[in-house]
Amino acid sequence: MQKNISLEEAQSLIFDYCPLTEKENNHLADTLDRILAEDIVARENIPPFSRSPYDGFVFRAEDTAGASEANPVTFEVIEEVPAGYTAQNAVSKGQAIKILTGAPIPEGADAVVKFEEVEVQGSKISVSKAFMHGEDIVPAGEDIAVGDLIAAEGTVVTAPLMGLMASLGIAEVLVYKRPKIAIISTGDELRDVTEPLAPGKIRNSNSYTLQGYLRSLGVEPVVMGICKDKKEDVAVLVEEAWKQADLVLTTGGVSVGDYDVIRHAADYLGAETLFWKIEIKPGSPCLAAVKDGKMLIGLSGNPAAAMVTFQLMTVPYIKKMTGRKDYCYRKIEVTLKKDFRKPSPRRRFLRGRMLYENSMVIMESTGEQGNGVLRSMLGCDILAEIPEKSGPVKAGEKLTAYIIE
Ligand SMILES: Nc1nc2c(c(=O)[nH]1)N[C@H]1C(S)=C(S)[C@@H](COP(=O)(O)OP(=O)(O)OC[C@H]3O[C@@H](n4cnc5c(N)ncnc54)[C@H](O)[C@@H]3O)O[C@H]1N2
Ligand code: MOO
Repeated sequence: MQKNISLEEAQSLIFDYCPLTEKENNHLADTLDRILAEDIVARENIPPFSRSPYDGFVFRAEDTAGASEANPVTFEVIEEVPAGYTAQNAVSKGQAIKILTGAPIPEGADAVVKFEEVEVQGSKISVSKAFMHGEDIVPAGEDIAVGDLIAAEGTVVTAPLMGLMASLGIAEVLVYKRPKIAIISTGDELRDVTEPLAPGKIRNSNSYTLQGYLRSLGVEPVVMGICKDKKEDVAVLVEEAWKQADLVLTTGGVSVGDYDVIRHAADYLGAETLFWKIEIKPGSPCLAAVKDGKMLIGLSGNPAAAMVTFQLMTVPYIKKMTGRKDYCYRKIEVTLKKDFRKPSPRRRFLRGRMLYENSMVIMESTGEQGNGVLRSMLGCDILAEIPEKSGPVKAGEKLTAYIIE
C-alpha cells in the first residue's frame, strides 16, 4: 500500500482498475447527456439536395450576362415549387421557376433571386443584374457531407447533436449504460434527515451531496445507508454494495482515529488497498481498495473535504467509467479576488466561483474554507490550486483553477 501520494499518482493507480460500462441502444429522444458508445458518421448529406435559401425565382446564371438596371433580362416563369416538392420541368434558356425557401433547385437552374429584387409582369419577370453560377444556392451537404465524423465515441450527447442525429435519420443510438455507484455513510454520530437528532448526533449530509453529484454525472446512485464505525459492519455492507454497484463510495472513518475503520474493513475483506491519504488540503484522508475487479473509494467524513476529493480524484474516474473521453477536468488561469491569508505548507485547493470582470476571469471565494464547511461548495464551480510550501496569496495573484461540474 502506498501512503501520502500525490493526487495524480492516486488517479493513475485507480485508473488502472477502471471498468468500462456496458453498452445499450437508446431511442434518440432519450440520449441527452448520455455518452456515445459509437462514432456518429454521416450516411447522408444535410441538406440532402441543393436548395433555395429564399422565396424567389431560379434560372440559369449565364442568361443574366450583361444584365443591368438599364438593360434588364426577362424570363418566362414556367411553374412554382414550394418546399417539400420537386419541379416538374428542367429550366432552359430564358426560363425561370418560382421557388419557395427550402425547395430543391430544379435541374438546369444555378442561381436564385429574391422576390423583392425582380419586376413581375404576368408570367414574366425581369432581372436587372448579372448572376454568378451557384449564386445564393445552398449546396447539398453544406451542413454535413456523407462520411463526415459528427461525434466520436465517448462524446457526451448534447441538444444540437440530437438534432444532427435526427437530421441524419439516426433514431437508435448506441450509448454506454449508466453505471451504478453505491454510497455508504459511516459514523456512529450520523442520523438520516428523516430521523430526529439526539445529543452528539449530526445529520448525514454526505450521502445527499454525493447522490446529487452522481446524478449530475449521469450515474445511478445506490444508497446503502448509514453504517456504524465497526469494521465487520462496514465490511458486510461494502460486500453487499459491490454486488449491487460498479463502484462503492464511503464517507468517514479514513483518518487515523480509533474509530477510523475503513482501512481495517478493507483488510478484513481481503481487498488490496492501493493507497491511503493523498497530499492535498482539504481532503487528504482517503483510500482506494480493490477486490475481484471492484473498487472501494473511501472519502473523508468532513463534508467539504469529502467533496473536494470527490471532485478532484473520483469524478475523473467516474467519467472514465461512463465511457467519456474527456474525463480529465479542464483547467483555467484565474485571478484571486481577495487575499487568502493562510500559508499553504501542503498543496491546497480553494473553493470558489468564476466571475468575469475587467476582461479577466476572477476567482471569488465561496466563503469560509474549513474542511467541514459544506456551504463553501454552494455555487462552487472551480477549485483553485495553491502549490505546496506557499505563503499567503494576495488579491490579484494568478492561480490555476480546476473546473468542476
Ligand atoms: N490525529 C489526527 N486527526 C485527524 C487528522 C489527522 O491527520 N490526525 N486529519 C483530520 C482531517 S484533515 C480530516 S479531513 C478528518 C477526516 O476524518 P475522517 O475522514 O476519518 O472522517 P470522520 O472522522 O469520520 O468525520 C470527520 C467529520 O465529518 C463528520 N461527518 C462524517 N460523516 C458525515 C456525513 N455523512 N455527513 C455529515 N458529516 C459527516 C463527522 O461527524 C466529523 O465531524 O480527520 C481529522 N482528524
Ligand atoms: O483532509 Mo482534511 O480535510 O485535510 O482538512
